[in-house]
Amino acid sequence: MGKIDITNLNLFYGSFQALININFTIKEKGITALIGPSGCGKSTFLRVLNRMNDLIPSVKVEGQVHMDNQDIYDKSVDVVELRKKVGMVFQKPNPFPMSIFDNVAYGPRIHGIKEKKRLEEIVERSLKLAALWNEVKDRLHSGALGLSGGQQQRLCIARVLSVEPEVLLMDEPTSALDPISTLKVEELAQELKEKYTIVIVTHNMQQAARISDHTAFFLNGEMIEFGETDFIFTKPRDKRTEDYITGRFG
Ligand SMILES: Nc1ncnc2c1ncn2[C@@H]1O[C@H](COP(=O)(O)OP(=O)(O)OP(=O)(O)O)[C@@H](O)[C@H]1O
Repeated sequence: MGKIDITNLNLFYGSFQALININFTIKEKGITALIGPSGCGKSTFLRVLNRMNDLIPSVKVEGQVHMDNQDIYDKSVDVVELRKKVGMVFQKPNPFPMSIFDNVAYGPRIHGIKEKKRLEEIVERSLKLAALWNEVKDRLHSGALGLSGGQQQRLCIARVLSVEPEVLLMDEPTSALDPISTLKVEELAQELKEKYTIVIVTHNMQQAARISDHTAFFLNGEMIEFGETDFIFTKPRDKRTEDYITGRFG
């Protein structure tokens, strides 16, 4: 049993099948990278894990996704609680147009925390976890949109961490960032993986090889190969994986 067990997962957008019979297990803690050419279903798969696809009317999901032994598609599941447990960071940093403090306090406030001192503690802890505290501690009440792109992305990570998730989904979190900010976010992911289960979509093969423990290769809606990252990048079993990682397509 892993943190997340995916069994016979199929996903349809109307009559188009975007995910085809996916089976694999994501272990607790560590980083799992999802790689594959554009349009192969990586983001769709990521959104399955916190039921973000529920927001798209034509979507139909079949199969099971168990997290901590509970089927997250069961009718009894509270989706708001699920999304607290499974946080998501997107490609483009998307801070709210409010102060740095209020961005991080937003989630805890929604979940009922009102006491100022408690919120201050949460904001400090989350910004420290996101390796942003030192850069912003003197300007917590300035607008978040005044931060650099890389700082904004780490703020978005702090915002997710503020509600104490267990799983972090990252959809190409560095593709809009410069190389130095990318490195910072990669280093941060390396630290966070000790405490959190991280699933990251990346187009950057070097990034997958650098930071992930496990890699899943997707192609045309199928998960072709899954295994330890070192293995996938040195001795892939499937010819299609080899062709992709050696740059023959994609
Ligand atoms: N809301 C939607 N409605 C209909 N089809 C969709 C929708 N979202 C994605 N698709 C289709 O599902 C397939 C998988 O898309 P998805 O975005 O998951 O791929 P991806 O591997 O993440 O691609 P990229 O690397 O370009 O982000 C594509 O054919 C895409 O056109």
